[in-house]
Amino acid sequence: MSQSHPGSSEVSRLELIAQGQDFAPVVHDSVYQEEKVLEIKNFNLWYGDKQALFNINMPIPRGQVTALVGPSGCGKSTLLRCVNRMNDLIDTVRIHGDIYLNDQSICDPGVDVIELRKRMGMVFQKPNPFPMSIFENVVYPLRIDGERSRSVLEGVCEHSLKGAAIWSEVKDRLHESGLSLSGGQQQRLCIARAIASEPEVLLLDEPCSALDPIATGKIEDLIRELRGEYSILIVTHNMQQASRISDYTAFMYLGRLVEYGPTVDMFTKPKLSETNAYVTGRFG
Ligand SMILES: Nc1ncnc2c1ncn2[C@@H]1O[C@H](COP(=O)(O)OP(=O)(O)OP(=O)(O)O)[C@@H](O)[C@H]1O
Repeated sequence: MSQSHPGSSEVSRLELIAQGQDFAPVVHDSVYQEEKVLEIKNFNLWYGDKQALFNINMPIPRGQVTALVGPSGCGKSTLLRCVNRMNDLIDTVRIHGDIYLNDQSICDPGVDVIELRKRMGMVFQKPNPFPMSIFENVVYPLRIDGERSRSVLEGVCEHSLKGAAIWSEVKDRLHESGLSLSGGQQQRLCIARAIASEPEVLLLDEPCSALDPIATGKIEDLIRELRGEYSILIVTHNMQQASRISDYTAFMYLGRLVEYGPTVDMFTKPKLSETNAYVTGRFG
């Protein structure tokens, strides 16, 4: 383990986890009162022989922002990637358990993964626009679905760029390369591409980690605006960011869920001292 540890008064449960002992996470009652869009159930994952996720049980509320936080290597990105079956691309991965989208299994071998990924827009740490025009970047998901109507494509392009709060900055240069934009603009372009296929869930894997504070502020404003229309699951290292933009926060440690509750409670009156130590920066 590379992370530093909290003081001895906070260490007990985390030590038990580090020793591989079973641990019952603390999930606040209000999590269960929300309507759920996703449900992660008894979910375990191995990379080869190494177990990276241990019996994760988490409902994810619909139309809200849920932040996954925890020290480096605790499994946040692994869990996020399971939600759109990106881990299928890694040969050594083995899972046990399931994840449900609107009560339907996404792990079932019969699931059409391409269709699933259309329902789960994903945005990565580093903006990854395609080497094509801004317009073509946004309408890419429709193009691969065979959409040819210019008016449909133009309508979706404008709607998605407006939704990603970048329309006014690019509306006169739609045919310039997406790579000509600044890093923050590229990330909003990627969000526009993610919402062009009208997903139900947006998965954001540290979407601001490569951005400066001003670009970060714009993405955070955007996440707040998209809340409600989309259910958002975001991985972040930045505790201030989690407290600013999320409705719910899940604290993970060494592949296990430790505490999960409303963000305001997780940051002001968490039930576990370990959570308090982490969110206040005393370890991690
Ligand atoms: N492709 C892979 N093959 C083998 N092990 C992996 C792979 N990806 C991740 N792991 C391991 O799984 C564990 C969880 O990694 P993961 O990247 O999900 O954590 P994280 O919490 O997102 O970390 P970070 O905050 O540093 O991005 C780590 O021990 C990591 O080394």
